Amino acid sequence: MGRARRRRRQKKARKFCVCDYNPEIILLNRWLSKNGIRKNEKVGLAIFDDTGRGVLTKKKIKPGEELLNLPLNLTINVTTILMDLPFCNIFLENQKQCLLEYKHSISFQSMMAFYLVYLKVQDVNSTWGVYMKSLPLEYTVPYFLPNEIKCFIDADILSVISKQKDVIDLSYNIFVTVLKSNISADSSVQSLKKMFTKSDYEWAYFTVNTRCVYMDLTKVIDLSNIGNSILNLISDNTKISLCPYLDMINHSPNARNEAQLIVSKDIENIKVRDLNRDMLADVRFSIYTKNNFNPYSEVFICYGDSHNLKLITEYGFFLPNNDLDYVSFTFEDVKTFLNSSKFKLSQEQLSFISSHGLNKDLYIDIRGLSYNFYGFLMVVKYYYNHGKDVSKLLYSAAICSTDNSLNDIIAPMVVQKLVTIKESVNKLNVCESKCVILDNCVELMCQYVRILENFIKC
Ligand SMILES: C[S@@+](CC[C@H](N)C(=O)[O-])C[C@H]1O[C@@H](n2cnc3c(N)ncnc32)[C@H](O)[C@@H]1O
Repeated sequence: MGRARRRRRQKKARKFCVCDYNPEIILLNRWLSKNGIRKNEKVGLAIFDDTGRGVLTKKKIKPGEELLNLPLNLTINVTTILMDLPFCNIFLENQKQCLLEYKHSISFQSMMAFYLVYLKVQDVNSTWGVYMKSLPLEYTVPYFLPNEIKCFIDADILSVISKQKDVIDLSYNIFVTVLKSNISADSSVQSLKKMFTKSDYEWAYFTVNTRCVYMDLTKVIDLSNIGNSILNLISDNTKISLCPYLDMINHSPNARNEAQLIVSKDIENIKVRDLNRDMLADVRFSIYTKNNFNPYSEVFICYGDSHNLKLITEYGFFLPNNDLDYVSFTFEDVKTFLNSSKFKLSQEQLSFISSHGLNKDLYIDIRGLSYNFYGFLMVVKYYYNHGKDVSKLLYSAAICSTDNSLNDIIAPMVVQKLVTIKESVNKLNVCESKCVILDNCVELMCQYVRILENFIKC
């Protein structure tokens, strides 16, 4: 191929539009530089046809290269919240004894979301104003689907939405109550009191959900000695952080990367009450890649091995040909089906199933039955077969599972599920309110159809 043709072909393959010259991104880059970011000079921001906004490299990146290095003070993490005294005073200057009343009642993700809303209502010229402006305005997670569409969405997706809703509602109500009884005179707290809405909180919750990275600061701050701090409110760990620019990098399951905290030796176990920005000025967070990235290609990191149900419901996107996808069946549903078939389960069989944990993780993926589902069906078929020892069979099933006759036991239930999903997909396909969220849900349901059809064929 001639050089000109090759260049033309490369040009055609470039499905992105550089956005480093957008006024908002210019401001962001300026702000990041001023605050000490060290960014691989080959990278910039771009909008990609398939993945949306992301990071582009203009030159080859090799394994071992650092992508980004941020001062800790340029990330939003547990220390940022603890050092923001007006924010902490929302809970501490209060008619209620918040630390007692809501002890261990709030997840750190919810607290981060509340903090984001507090930052959002502040002036654009405030410390985090430029960063706040760089965040997406909305998220494509099914949580935001209108109710009239939800009735045709797969039960597994609905179950995740329902759990998200419970967490969001519960924490939102606590924050509303706390704000009502707050007595702080601080102007940013006053603004938050006036402007705290459910929709802003939902936006913030999913900002944290879709953009946070894992950051373990337990060696830097002494979290065992939390005194009267708002850490008393937290029900889980505080190991997540929002990292400007790093949170612009999209996910690929094939990406390999590592992050590390770079701490000088004399910074260790700082007491919560002693925390200050100067002390943390030398702590940095660095991320490097273990991949090769070609010139003018998108740079990815891996958010963790994830099936599409998680990617769609937590991050709002779908990956085609994802081998990690599976269709799950509840123990109750399988039991009800078997009881209506010739394979009724005895009390003895049920006890055996439960005591061996075979009532959990019942699913079918592109390879067939999950180990537990296979073992469960062995109990169904061979428990009363005197020639076979079910415990031994289970042990051998862990090594090799080739008994295809087990599939036949549940085939009618699988066919029924397949029909139900297909009917829902047909209804969703004629829906007028088309959007990315709906497309992702339909993609996942079609993936479920492929998995179940493959199972029935085998
Ligand atoms: C950490 S942010 C990455 C930057 C983001 N694209 C932005 O514009 O700010 C994570 C979000 O990016 C999007 N995303 C990440 N990886 C993706 C992929 N492989 N395909 C499509 N969207 C992706 C999803 O919306 C996800 O919630």
